[in-house]
Amino acid sequence: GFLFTRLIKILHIGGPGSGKGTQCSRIASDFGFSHVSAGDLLRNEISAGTDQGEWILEIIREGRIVPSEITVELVRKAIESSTAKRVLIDGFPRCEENRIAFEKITGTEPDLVLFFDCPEDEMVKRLLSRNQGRVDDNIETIKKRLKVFESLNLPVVEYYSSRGKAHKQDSVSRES
Ligand SMILES: Nc1ncnc2c1ncn2[C@@H]1O[C@H](COP(=O)(O)OP(=O)(O)O)[C@@H](O)[C@H]1O
Ligand SMILES: O=c1ccn([C@@H]2O[C@H](COP(=O)(O)OP(=O)(O)O)[C@@H](O)[C@H]2O)c(=O)[nH]1
Repeated sequence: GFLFTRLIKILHIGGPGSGKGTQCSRIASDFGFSHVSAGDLLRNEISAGTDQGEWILEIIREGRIVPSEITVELVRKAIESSTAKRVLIDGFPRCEENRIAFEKITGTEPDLVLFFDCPEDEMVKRLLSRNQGRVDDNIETIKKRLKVFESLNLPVVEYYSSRGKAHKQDSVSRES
């Protein structure tokens, strides 16, 4: 509780390939935020080769959302082990259930939510040319991720909009 109330927390939400990771890295280095990417934390688990990692790999391969118990813990630990007073959380929460679980464990709401708005065809184009060897950057999985984003992640943005916390940004033409 106490640690999280003291921190400035910004969430960065956007569709797959909208450019969250790219912008978050820049914001983090320009403004001294620690950058916590939920997807990177999950991929670290996969690289560690544990049973849990194998299970996470299957979920990511199918474009589904990893259960809150796992991501909330990974995100919480990453925040607790960082020394920065400001944290930028990239690609989380992914659904209302994630959001509720995270707010419950931290006892706080984010200070600000950035929503990266990007047309679907642009996201698909970017994902197909990302070239990071990701198991989920193929057209079948991309279609599933886009559906999951629309049905489960957008409601989180709507929730924060209704609380006056979400700020929409155009994520096209920001490459500079
Ligand atoms: N503004 C932009 N214009 C064109 N390409 C971009 C832009 N931002 C990011 N990209 C590229 O698109 C791909 C997806 O970006 P990334 O930051 O990994 O997205 P996300 O974290 O939202 O999945 C990457 O290959 C990245 O280099
Ligand atoms: O909080 C999270 C973040 C990511 N993921 C999984 O990790 C994948 C990749 O997410 P990431 O944010 O790394 O990339 P993006 O989909 O935005 O390109 C998602 O499709 C999900 O399967 C998840 O389950 N929960």
